[in-house]
Amino acid sequence: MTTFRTIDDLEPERRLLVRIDVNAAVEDGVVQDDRRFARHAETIRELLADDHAITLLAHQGRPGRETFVSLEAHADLLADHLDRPVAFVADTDGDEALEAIDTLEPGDVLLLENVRMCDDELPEEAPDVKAETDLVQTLAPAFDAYVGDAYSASHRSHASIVGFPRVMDAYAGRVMEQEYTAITAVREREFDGPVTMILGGTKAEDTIPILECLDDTVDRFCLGGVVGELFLRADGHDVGYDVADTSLFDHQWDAYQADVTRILEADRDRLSLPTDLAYEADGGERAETALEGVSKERPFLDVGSETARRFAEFASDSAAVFVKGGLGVFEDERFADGTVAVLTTIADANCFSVVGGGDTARAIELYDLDEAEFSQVSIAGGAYVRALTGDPLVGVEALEREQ
Ligand SMILES: Nc1ncnc2c1ncn2[C@@H]1O[C@H](COP(=O)(O)OP(=O)(O)OP(=O)(O)O)[C@@H](O)[C@H]1O
Ligand SMILES: O=C(O)[C@H](O)COP(=O)(O)O
Repeated sequence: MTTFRTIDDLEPERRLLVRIDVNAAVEDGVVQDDRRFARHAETIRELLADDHAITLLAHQGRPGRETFVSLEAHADLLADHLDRPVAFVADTDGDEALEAIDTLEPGDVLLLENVRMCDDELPEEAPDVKAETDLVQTLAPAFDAYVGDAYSASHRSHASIVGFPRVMDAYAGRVMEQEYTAITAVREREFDGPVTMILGGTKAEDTIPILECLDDTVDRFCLGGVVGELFLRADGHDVGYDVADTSLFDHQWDAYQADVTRILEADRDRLSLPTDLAYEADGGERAETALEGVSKERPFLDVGSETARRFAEFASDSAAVFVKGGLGVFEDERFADGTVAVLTTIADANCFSVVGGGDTARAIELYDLDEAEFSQVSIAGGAYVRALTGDPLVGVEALEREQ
């Protein structure tokens, strides 16, 4: 199905520039989440088996943010995943970087400094413009080929994503290939039987476009999380307490009330809303109430067990299930029941399944579910939503053009 070349098409022992995405939550300089490292390590291991000399290019954070840090610690974490050394150089396209690249032997791995520290990387410009930057013009001649593996950054028209494929022989890495294939299957509805999408989490700005554009693709949407509560409010229920004064609910209600109401009226038959919700009782334990008992005076932190059972039933009767956003605050074990019940059912069912959204995929890890039981656990956030809503991914297009 893919129209790009993959790493299967590479001759062995090449000098490769490989763009990965190990952008992660960072606290006090420490990387908090290694899922992207684990996934890219699979691509790198395959490349090492063919004796390539590998130079990795990646970003972390954005200038001005606390998470905008050097990739030195990322090199160590990657080395742990690969079980072999990963050299690091605090330079991207200067003499130090070029010398380090020059000395690489087959089987060596080098990580360059955070590519967003280079001024050429970030401004979003057309691929042709990016191809002309010093960054691309300086590094490209040092390699035989470029491997694009950063699917989760492929919605960004940055030099390292769209510039290099313009001037180099370009191939898709395994992460790129797998994410692209699974997410395209959602849009093209490659299934024989009902398709269900479980949407939750906190971001209406992600969810509303998905609901609006997947008309012929999805038969049933099950809505939970803050997003589910927005629909319950539109349906006349007294819900919507702002968790920890975050304005999470009120702000989104003001911004999306009209969209939510319109979608509910137009599409009520395809939408399944929660019929019960869970909250923290006075003693701190989980308690549940049917919709008749809800009130804006308290936060609801999960769907109730009746809702979880119904959503799980839809999932188990489906040929394909897609998940985006948790059904509750699953990081707290008391409010993980809805999310875990649905994910467990999907894992046990014999259906095509994609779990997407950076936070949601963490639930699989937190509750020891077996990732292999899902067709795809996406490590993409923004790119997953863009791809689902049909927006072109410039980083994928850049690889396709090289066919
Ligand atoms: N009722 C709720 N109240 C508050 N937070 C909730 C509720 N239900 C779910 N959440 C939170 O939603 C988060 C996941 O939603 P989010 O919208 O971030 O989804 P995602 O798509 O996985 O993430 P990302 O956009 O970062 O890739 C979880 O951290 C969870 O705690
Ligand atoms: O983490 C991500 O979603 C990607 O790495 C893109 O990062 P960005 O949103 O900072 O461009």
